Amino acid sequence: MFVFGKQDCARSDRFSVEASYSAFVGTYRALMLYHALALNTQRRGFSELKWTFLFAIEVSRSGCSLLPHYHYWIKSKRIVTPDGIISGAVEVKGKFITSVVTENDWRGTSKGEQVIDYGEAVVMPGLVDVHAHLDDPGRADWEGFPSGTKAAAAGGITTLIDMPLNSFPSTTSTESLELKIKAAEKNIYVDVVPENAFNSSALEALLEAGVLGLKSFMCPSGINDFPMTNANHIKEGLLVLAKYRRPLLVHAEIQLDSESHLDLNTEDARSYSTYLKTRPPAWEEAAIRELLTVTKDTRIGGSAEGAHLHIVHLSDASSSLDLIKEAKVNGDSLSVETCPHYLAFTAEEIEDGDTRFKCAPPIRDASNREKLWDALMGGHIDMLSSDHSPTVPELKLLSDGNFLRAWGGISGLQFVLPVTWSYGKKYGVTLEQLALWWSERPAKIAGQKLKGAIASGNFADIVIWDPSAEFDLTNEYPVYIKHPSISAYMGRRLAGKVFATFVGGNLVYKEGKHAAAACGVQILAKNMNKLTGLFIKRPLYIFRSMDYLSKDKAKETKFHTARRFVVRN
Ligand SMILES: NC(=O)NC(NC(N)=O)C(=O)[O-]
Ligand SMILES: [Zn+2]
Ligand SMILES: [Zn+2]
Repeated sequence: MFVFGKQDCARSDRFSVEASYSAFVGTYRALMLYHALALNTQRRGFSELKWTFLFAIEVSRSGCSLLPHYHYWIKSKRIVTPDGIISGAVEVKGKFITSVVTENDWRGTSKGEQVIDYGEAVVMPGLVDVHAHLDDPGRADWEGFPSGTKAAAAGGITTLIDMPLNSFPSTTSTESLELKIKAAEKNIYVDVVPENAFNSSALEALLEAGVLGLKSFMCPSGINDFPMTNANHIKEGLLVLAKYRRPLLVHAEIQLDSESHLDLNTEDARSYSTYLKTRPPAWEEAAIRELLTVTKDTRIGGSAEGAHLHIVHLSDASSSLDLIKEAKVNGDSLSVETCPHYLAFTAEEIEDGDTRFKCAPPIRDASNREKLWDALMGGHIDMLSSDHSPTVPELKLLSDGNFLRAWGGISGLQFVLPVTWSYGKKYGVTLEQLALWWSERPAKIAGQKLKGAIASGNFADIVIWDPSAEFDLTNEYPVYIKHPSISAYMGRRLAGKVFATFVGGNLVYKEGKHAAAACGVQILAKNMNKLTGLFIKRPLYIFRSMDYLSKDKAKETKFHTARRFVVRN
């Protein structure tokens, strides 16, 4: 077990590291083979048409894509780019975007190039979900890589960071990382990240093995082999992370004895308000207050300069958020996410016994939800994540309805885009904001410079969707998560239908159909060069601070591309 500093005897402490698995192992292989073929044919004076033909054969054999074209254009009247929404076309060659042009500048196609015209449908960068639990290996009956990444693809998510828990074992060592890598091989339809360690050398070993970040809990995680950390451990951990310039993701709740005032024997365990009382906002506030005693080390000139701390799934939009704002102003390298379920639902509407809505921290009241929207729209919450944390229906205790004993976690990976859009409409959410919260900023946290924006040179990770298409999440709706019955979103009417999802140029999902093969590439720091096919001289930095993304500067920085992104150090 990894212990930062002295072990607090009351708490056994552990860090989790998040490695970045990326999508599409098979795609990568197919492309390499194609590149080899292309090189040969080029030498022999073959035309692009013939390359395209060879590529088509290879792609249809590999089953990685529903579209057997090497060189194609995606046309639309609404392409969300870092420079605004344009009517035009995105050129894709192999796994990269090679140009983005407005309608006026488009010269049409030459021989061998294909055009897919999506008309009015929105073309947006694929979503990067920085927080999902796919539970593989060990608890694949809860979700697993195949169904989880199929659901991601169907929801327009092209890269996801897989949490080091609730797989079994938790990803806490290079050995367990190997198990995770094996489990994901040929089983992922989108990109992923995991990790954890027992001591500082194990932590470093994991970072050396290529994990792209760490994760820790400041309260019990509900998973026995994933114990919690306190601020001392986090302080030590940040020092190690600073060397690698990788982030720490923290579940910020500290167990206070507030529930000791509650007599859980007399309270109704089926009542949502009972559960709410057991995890008050003060838990989040206390954790964040402690965290901020160490995030000051991440400031320029601080002992942990280069490390970055990211607070996951913020629910309390009052005191906790005020503390975060203040720390950002002070120069701490700090960012925060919230999740669609906190933006969509309110405590008032959760019926007693409906444990589909149980998660931690809990969904709070309507006034808190309003404040969360204000903070998101105002630039104080940096990004969104799914925190997809499913289990088997038996552990959700759906028939019993006991909120105190049911598994905590919302299941909704496939629906995050339509949920954000549907519930955000009344607040005036724009397509550019969706791209910022779901793609651009998460790509930076994940250290993915060539993802998160529709820009020339980036991976062709793209979602095509129709914001006006409405649908009902009935039992007939094609849902790919393993246990739709536990999803809090079932039964809702949503707007924003995903038509197609491209990952690295492969059409992996189209209108209810997935590519035959799971061709996801696992992204680890050590294989990022392979992934891009480029030689990256400098390590992939995370940005030093996200404070420049706050309200004042949001406008000017809103559309800076992954390419133009420079680390402030
Ligand atoms: N073990 C978990 O997956 N926990 C998760 N559960 C939630 N959010 O209810 C989490 O992210 O904390
Ligand atoms: Zn959590
Ligand atoms: Zn989580």
